[in-house]
Amino acid sequence: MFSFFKRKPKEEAATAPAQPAAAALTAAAVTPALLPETASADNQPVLSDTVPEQKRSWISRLKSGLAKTSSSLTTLFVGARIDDDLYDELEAALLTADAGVEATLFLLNTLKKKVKDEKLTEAEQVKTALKALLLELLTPLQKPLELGRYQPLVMMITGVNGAGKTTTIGKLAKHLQVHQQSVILAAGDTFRAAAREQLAIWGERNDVTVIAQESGDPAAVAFDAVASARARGTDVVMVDTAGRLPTQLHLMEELRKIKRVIAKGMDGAPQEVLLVIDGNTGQNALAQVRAFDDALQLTGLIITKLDGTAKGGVLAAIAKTRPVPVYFIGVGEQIEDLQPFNAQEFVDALLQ
Ligand SMILES: Nc1nc2c(ncn2[C@@H]2O[C@H](COP(=O)(O)OP(=O)(O)OP(=O)(O)O)[C@@H](O)[C@H]2O)c(=O)[nH]1
Repeated sequence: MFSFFKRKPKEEAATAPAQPAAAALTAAAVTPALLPETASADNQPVLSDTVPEQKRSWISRLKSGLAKTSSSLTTLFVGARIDDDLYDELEAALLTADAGVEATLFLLNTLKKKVKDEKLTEAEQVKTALKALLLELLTPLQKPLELGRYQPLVMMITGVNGAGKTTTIGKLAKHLQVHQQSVILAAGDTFRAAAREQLAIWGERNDVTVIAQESGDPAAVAFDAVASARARGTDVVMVDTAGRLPTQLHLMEELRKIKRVIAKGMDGAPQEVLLVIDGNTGQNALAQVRAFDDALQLTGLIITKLDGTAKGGVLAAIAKTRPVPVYFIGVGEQIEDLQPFNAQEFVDALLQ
């Protein structure tokens, strides 16, 4: 079971501001697939007939995104004998899939022990055992983003250039609208005037307020957005930030400043500090997680572009070395291509 967003208790939700008309825009297209399969205490029942079809389509996109890794992992078990050659090939396949040395060795050693302890004799059994191990490794990364805990919930979105921050913010804003959440965006990418304008146009089209300034101080933009959200009773503030490399220390310091200034506008905010990672960056993704987490104490990750040449193993590397929850994964440019991370679905796609 997974939950896109956990909802507020009903009484609180009733006091939330009215939602812009555009919220209906994509509801039919995305809502059912994103909601929990069974409702928890404070969730509303959400299943509809369209769920299985939409879910299937998401799973097939995820599978085709991870097809390369999946085929290299799966084929090595076909008709194989359980010997050193099999383990060597598996080691190479995991490393090629970006799982990194630490997670690869962990998986191999644990697998060998399991094969011995459980006296497995068939390659297919070893594959099943590997699948179970991967699931165990990745499950701690699965965590839904909860809404309604704060008013507003302030999310700061960070990442290197081109990781997919702005696109992801757009997709998330639409999902939030569908879930009756009002949204304000802070155009904190003040380096590129074009980025600010792009977000402003996007906001206008989608009935999302965008706070932007020409002054060029992203911290001030973020502060204004939080103040505005508090005054209007807006549910969620998303603060976009300019892309930067972890090695650009002054720019990393700027992120820390944005975070501090947001906290001046609201105690405890930002409650979510997210890093957007391009799934194609391989082991460099791990370095990004480490650096941004050290600087900002990340609360979550969003991994995009798992539809390209991405290999997917980087999630295992993250799980083993810096297990920051993965809230969402993206497999394309459409809104419904961004979905909550579900370890079981992911492992099923990785080892078919
Ligand atoms: N294939 C694919 N493309 C994606 C995905 N997510 C984002 N993109 C594309 O990646 C490109 C960069 O996305 P942006 O949202 O502009 O990235 P950014 O992190 O805001 O970039 P900067 O503003 O330069 O820091 C765009 O062309 C997006 O359409 C995805 O999941 N799959």
